[in-house]
Amino acid sequence: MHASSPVSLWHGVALWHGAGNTFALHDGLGGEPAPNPAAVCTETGVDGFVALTPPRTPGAAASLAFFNPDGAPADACGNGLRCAAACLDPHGTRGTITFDTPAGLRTATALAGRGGVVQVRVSMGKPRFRPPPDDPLAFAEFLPNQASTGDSGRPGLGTFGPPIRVDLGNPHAVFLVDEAPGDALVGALGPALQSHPLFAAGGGVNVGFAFVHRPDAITLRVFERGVGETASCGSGACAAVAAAIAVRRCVRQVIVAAPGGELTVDWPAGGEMFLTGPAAPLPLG
Ligand SMILES: N[C@@H](CCC[C@H](N)C(=O)O)C(=O)O
Repeated sequence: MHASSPVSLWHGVALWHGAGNTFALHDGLGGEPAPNPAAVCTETGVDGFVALTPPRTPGAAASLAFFNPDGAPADACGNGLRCAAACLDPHGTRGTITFDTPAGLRTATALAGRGGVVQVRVSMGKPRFRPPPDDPLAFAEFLPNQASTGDSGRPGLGTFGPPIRVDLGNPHAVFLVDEAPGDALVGALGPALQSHPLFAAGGGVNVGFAFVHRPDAITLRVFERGVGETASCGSGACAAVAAAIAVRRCVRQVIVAAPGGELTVDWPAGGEMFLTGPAAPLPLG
């Protein structure tokens, strides 16, 4: 890596995590060819692959490409973006740097934190809200009894409405649920919806389960496209907050607690969303 950080190197890639969301980062800033993303993810067991290449935009630090463990590209990845920034600025001395990403230019600011863990704040673009799936009959098979009772009709799954579809460069479907999301809910709806034909045109969808327990606090679990459930998902955290703000359940700055740790999302009115949280090298072995 061009960074002078204590990164964990595995066959030329550095292994990082952002709030428990794990990545292999390949430094191709000098033109080095990237290894096969799916093979690296399989070997290392990480949640995604981030390729750094020379920037297209003058003044930018790098171009980033994001890949899921199945090898499919993703246009956005909040935690991968944060890890790439921490890798290039491990001591938080560069101020705000800019990245080319498939979803557009993104800024990142690393700040040295306690215990050598860097906190990174990145811009995530403006969320775009999508209409509900245009085939409610097909979709309803995942929400039995919704129309009549408002209840999932399945023991242990709780009560929730149809998902709110939010695009952060990558697609998300967010269920606002009435209790902390449990294994039964995530295990039942996550895989089914993620690969549902209604989302096939977009290459699948990331499925979030968000419990708003205070206007400034959400508990979130995400079943990611191309991965399965991850300990954290940065774009998923932004999607959950955007959805909760849209239905007036949250204020404009929210702490999102995922199994892997906490992220802060803020969305100034009319502007881009921002994602802040820790990024650190993964211990080897
Ligand atoms: N974990 C990432 C999202 C990675 C991409 C996602 N699986 C997709 O296919 O869109 C994040 O932190 O945003």
